[in-house]
Amino acid sequence: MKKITIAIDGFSSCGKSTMAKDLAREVGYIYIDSGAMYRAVTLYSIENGIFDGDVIDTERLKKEIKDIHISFRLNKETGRPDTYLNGVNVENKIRSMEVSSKVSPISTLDFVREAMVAQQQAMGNEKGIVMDGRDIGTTVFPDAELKIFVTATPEIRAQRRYDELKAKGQEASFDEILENVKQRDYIDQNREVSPLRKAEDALLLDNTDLSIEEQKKWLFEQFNKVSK
Ligand SMILES: Nc1ncnc2c1ncn2[C@@H]1O[C@H](COP(=O)(O)OP(=O)(O)O)[C@@H](O)[C@H]1O
Ligand SMILES: Nc1ccn([C@@H]2O[C@H](COP(=O)(O)OP(=O)(O)O)[C@@H](O)[C@H]2O)c(=O)n1
Repeated sequence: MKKITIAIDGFSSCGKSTMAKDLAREVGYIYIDSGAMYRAVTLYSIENGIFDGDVIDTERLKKEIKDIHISFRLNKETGRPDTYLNGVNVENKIRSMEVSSKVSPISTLDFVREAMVAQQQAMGNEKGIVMDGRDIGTTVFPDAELKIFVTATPEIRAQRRYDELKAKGQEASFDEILENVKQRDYIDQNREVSPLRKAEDALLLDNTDLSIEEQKKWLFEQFNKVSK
């Protein structure tokens, strides 16, 4: 079976990484969560005083972007990759509401995107990769053999994220999450560089009424059609 590249894009919190991780694990592909990379840059910016409230010191971040090293290592307990920022495991920290509320403005910056896209393309140059994000099918891997664009209603997406945070024992407010999901969708769709949009050749999946199992089955079917 030939190795292919799989790009999964779409709106915030709709289940992209859940299905991408499951597929990658079962077919032995590398899985890369590109959103985790933008979240890691955001965490670095918060921890290093690059934010003054909501204002970003872009000149400083531009100078320091070369010092931000992001990598992924398999967590043997969860069987899934954890995100490392300059050698430190930040998997939990990058999922906080503070990072969620600041990540989309960071992701509008052209020099941040340039640095992340270069790393993502290098990770995928041997194919056999599933990457999820916002611009994977349009910018990172425009030649990907399988492109999926996922969507669901904002309320369902916020509920899924809320349930996830609650299950982890984290404080969460449904209204705050819904607001964040809508705000990020707006910024992601309206930024100048690589805005979130469906690639023309991407398959659309609205998973509002699908279970995790159903969407996984659907994705496997698409994979089997293309990778023969
Ligand atoms: N079809 C689904 N039905 C219910 N919950 C789902 C579904 N797909 C994913 N989830 C859950 O929704 C949350 C967000 O999914 P995730 O894969 O992190 O989304 P994304 O990568 O698009 O942000 C997770 O807690 C996940 O377990
Ligand atoms: N390829 C990507 C991936 C994420 N992002 C940005 O990073 C944010 C967080 O991405 P994510 O995939 O972790 O978001 P969730 O949907 O998982 O909450 C998005 O809202 C985008 O602003 C991006 O600009 N390009």
